[in-house]
Amino acid sequence: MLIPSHTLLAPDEMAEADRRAALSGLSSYGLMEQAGRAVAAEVLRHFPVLERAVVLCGPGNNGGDGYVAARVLAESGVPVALFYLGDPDRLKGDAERAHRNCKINGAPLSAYRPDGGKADGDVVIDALFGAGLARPLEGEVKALVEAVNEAECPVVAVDLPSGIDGRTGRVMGAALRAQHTITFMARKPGHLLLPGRDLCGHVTVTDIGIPARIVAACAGRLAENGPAVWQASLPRPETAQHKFVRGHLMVFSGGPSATGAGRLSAAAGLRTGAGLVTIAAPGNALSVLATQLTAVMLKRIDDLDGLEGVLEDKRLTAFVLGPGFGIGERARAFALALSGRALVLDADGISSFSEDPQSLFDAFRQERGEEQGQRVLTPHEGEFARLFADIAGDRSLGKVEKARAAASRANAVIVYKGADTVIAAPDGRALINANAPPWLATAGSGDVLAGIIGALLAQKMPAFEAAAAGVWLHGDAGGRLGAGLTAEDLVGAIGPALAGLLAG
Ligand SMILES: NC(=O)C1=CN([C@@H]2O[C@H](COP(=O)(O)OP(=O)(O)OC[C@H]3O[C@@H](n4cnc5c(N)ncnc54)[C@H](O)[C@@H]3O)[C@@H](O)[C@H]2O)[C@@H](O)CC1
Ligand SMILES: [K+]
Repeated sequence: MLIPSHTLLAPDEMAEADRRAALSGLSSYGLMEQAGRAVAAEVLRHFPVLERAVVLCGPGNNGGDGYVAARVLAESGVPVALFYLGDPDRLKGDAERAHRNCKINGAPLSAYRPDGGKADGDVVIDALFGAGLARPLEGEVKALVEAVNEAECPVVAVDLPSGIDGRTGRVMGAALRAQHTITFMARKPGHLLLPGRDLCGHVTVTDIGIPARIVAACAGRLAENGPAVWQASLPRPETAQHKFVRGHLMVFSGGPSATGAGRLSAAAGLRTGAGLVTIAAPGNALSVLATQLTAVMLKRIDDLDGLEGVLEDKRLTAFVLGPGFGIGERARAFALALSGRALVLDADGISSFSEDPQSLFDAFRQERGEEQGQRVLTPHEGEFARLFADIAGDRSLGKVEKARAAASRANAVIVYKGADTVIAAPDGRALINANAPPWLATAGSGDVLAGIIGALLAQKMPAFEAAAAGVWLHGDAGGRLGAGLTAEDLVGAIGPALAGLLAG
């Protein structure tokens, strides 16, 4: 049994895996030896001619890994300088044993003056804190972390760069900026969530011998977003299929001066394989839209009565409401009318509920119709705070926990957007997306994402999988284009991204 590469273990789950490994008869010191040796090997691989390895050892087992690495590096002929935090004579358990076996005379952390910024400077092995970081860095250790960053020494971090919270990816007081991070058995959420991801550099996962079945049993309901999670439910067009079988997506446009966003969503929906896509628009926007559309159809809907008439057509399989729609009573009425259908509520559709989010959640709680539960909310950070002010402001929660709490409250799948988008379902499943290039943050990008997810919903992909696949496809399309991309380019790149997936 292999550990799937999208597995993520929160620090407490990793500790549980460690505990169960020990119970199953594995030596925990043996795991530490494996970890420390792997760190030494990684250092030698990346810095084969290093002048001096500076190993910074903390007061826990992360420090223990550091003592093993220091010993192994010294045995292989590398000059090693060792600096410790706290009194090494007070180390306990495996870390005490690792320290005892390491015959290098160290010095207190305060004695270290980082020597970086040149080819023959120090390579720092950061074994101060890993999974056990419990509070913000302060005092001498904070000052040292800042000095090492300032000196631009190359840093190889053990498990996590010290100062990164493995659960949330947050910087606790200060954090080292690593070139390489070596972690064990599986990555932690903090390797993917920002700013942690940026501070980890290149991450290597090493198998130190905890059986995969134990890791799998300890892993929770969080993973990295990727095809392995949702490939099985991705709609696959078949030759004999009629276009109606591939669903009918309806996208709501704003008024005459706000049709672009809806058009982007609709175009993205068509590219993502919805059999039919219709833009619904108020009468005064029809002539503007008519000159801009070819394959996408157009339908006049002015008010709630008009919408209710259209909703009787059950061949409409999904809806996108929000892009360019305008904030206000009309958006609220439309969203509530659509709350029992497969719906992507985005942008203005979300912001319209900032005064009374509960009215939306109550509507989402009423189950009706066969598409029940197929709702996706796609807030960016500002919109998230408008709907879930208390959750957004809770400093004890990381982005994953915030998205989960929001999904549970709203009874909808939440796509909490950003460079580290988190997708969460009301039942607790959650994914962190990491394939989005920075240039994806461009005008209209969110409209394209809403259309992609809408099209997947229209093809009957379940909401959580549709949202996750949509976010991934959007990132993949962006990655194919590179710097300077526009939202229109993104629409064009959906085809190749989808083709890549279907071929895989
Ligand atoms: N879980 C596993 O299966 C394995 C874990 N290993 C290592 O063990 C590490 C976890 O070890 P621990 O749980 O001992 O935790 P750490 O070694 O990460 O840190 C805990 C120690 O740091 C202190 N501390 C926490 N925050 C501090 C702060 N802000 N300022 C000053 N002191 C602070 C704590 O009081 C405690 O003494 C992992 O990151 C990994 O490197 C490896 O040895 C291999 C096996
Ligand atoms: K570390």
